[in-house]
Amino acid sequence: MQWEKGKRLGKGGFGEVFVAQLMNSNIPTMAVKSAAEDKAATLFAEHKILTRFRNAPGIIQCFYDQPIGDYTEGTVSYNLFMEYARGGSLTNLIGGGIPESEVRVYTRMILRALYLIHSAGYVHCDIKPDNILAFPRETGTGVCWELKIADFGLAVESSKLIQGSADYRGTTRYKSPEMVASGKLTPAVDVWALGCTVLEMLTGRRPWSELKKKEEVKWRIAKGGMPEIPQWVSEEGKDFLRRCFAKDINSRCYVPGFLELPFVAADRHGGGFSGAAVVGGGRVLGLRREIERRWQEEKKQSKRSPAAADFPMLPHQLLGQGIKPVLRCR
Ligand SMILES: Nc1ncnc2c1ncn2[C@@H]1O[C@H](COP(=O)(O)OP(=O)(O)OP(=O)(O)O)[C@@H](O)[C@H]1O
Repeated sequence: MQWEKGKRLGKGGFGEVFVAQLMNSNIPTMAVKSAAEDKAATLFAEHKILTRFRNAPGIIQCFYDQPIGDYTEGTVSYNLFMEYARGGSLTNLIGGGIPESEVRVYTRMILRALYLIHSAGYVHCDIKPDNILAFPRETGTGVCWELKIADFGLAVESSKLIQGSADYRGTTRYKSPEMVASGKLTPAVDVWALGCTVLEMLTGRRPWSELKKKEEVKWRIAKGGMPEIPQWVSEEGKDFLRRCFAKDINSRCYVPGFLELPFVAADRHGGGFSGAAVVGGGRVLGLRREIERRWQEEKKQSKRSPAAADFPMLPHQLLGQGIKPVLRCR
C-alpha cells in the first residue's frame, strides 16, 4: 500500500502521530503512530491490546502495524495505522466547557468503552481528554460526535498489576490518591480519571488548575484531596462525581454500577449504549463548521477532485489496496 505521512497530529512520550494519506492525495485517510525501533516496545504492546478490541464500540480501531525502513541502516520505525479522528481529541471539543446535557451523553459513551476495557481484563491507566478521540458523524438532523478511547500505551492487564507500577503510568493531574500515595493500580484508577475528565468537560478547566506545580498537585492528591465540584453542577452530576472521587477503591471500581446512575441513564438522556452524541450548541456547531471547512480545503488541494462519496472513503480505499479494513462503519 502506498501511503505518505501528512501533518503531525500530536506528539507523546512514546512516539509521534501523523496523518497518513494515500500517495497523490492529500486527503487524510488514517492516522499513523510512529516510534523509532528502540522505543517501539510500548507501541507493540498497544497493538497487541488494540487487536483484542477489533470492532469494539468506543475504542479506537487499529487496522494494522508495519515496520518501515532499512534494518541495515538502522532507520526502521514501527508504525500503527489507525482510524483518523477528524474531530481531534476531546480536548478540542471541550473549549470553555460543554453543556451538562451533552456531557451526560459523552460520559455514558466513555463509561461504556471503559466497561469493555475492564471486562477484557485491562486497566487503561491514562484516561484523560487528550486520549479520547472525537469522530464527527452526519445524521441529517444534527451533528453527531462519537467518542472513542485511544492511547493504550500505558494499559496493563489486571492480572499483572504490581504494587508500585503506577509510578510511571498515568498523568499526574488525573491520578487517584492510591496511585500517588502507594502506587496501587486497580480499575478504580480509570474511574477517578473519568471523574476528572467529566469535571473538565463541565468546567473547561484541567483538574487542579489552581495548582501550577506537579509536585503541589501530587501532594494535594496524596493528602486525600478531591478536585472541587462547582456549585452550579446538577445534583445528579455532583452525585456522579463524588462517586468517581470516592476514597474507597472498592466502591469506585465497578463500572456497570456507574452506568446505572441518573447522571448517565440512557433512557432519560438519549444516546444509548451504541449511539453517538447528537449535540447542538453554538460552540459545537462552530467546530462542525470548522471541520467542514477543512474537508472543503482538503478537497480543493487534492490533485484530483474527489466526489462527495469519498467521505468516508477509508474502507473503499483500503479494499482497493487489497487490505481488509477492520473499521466498523456506521
Ligand atoms: N487516530 C487519531 N486521529 C487523530 N488524532 C490522533 C489520533 N491518535 C492520536 N492523535 C493525536 O495525537 C495525540 C497523541 O497521541 P497518543 O496519545 O496516542 O500518543 P502518545 O505518544 O501515547 O502520547 P502520551 O505520551 O502523551 O500519552 C493525541 O492527543 C491526539 O491529539
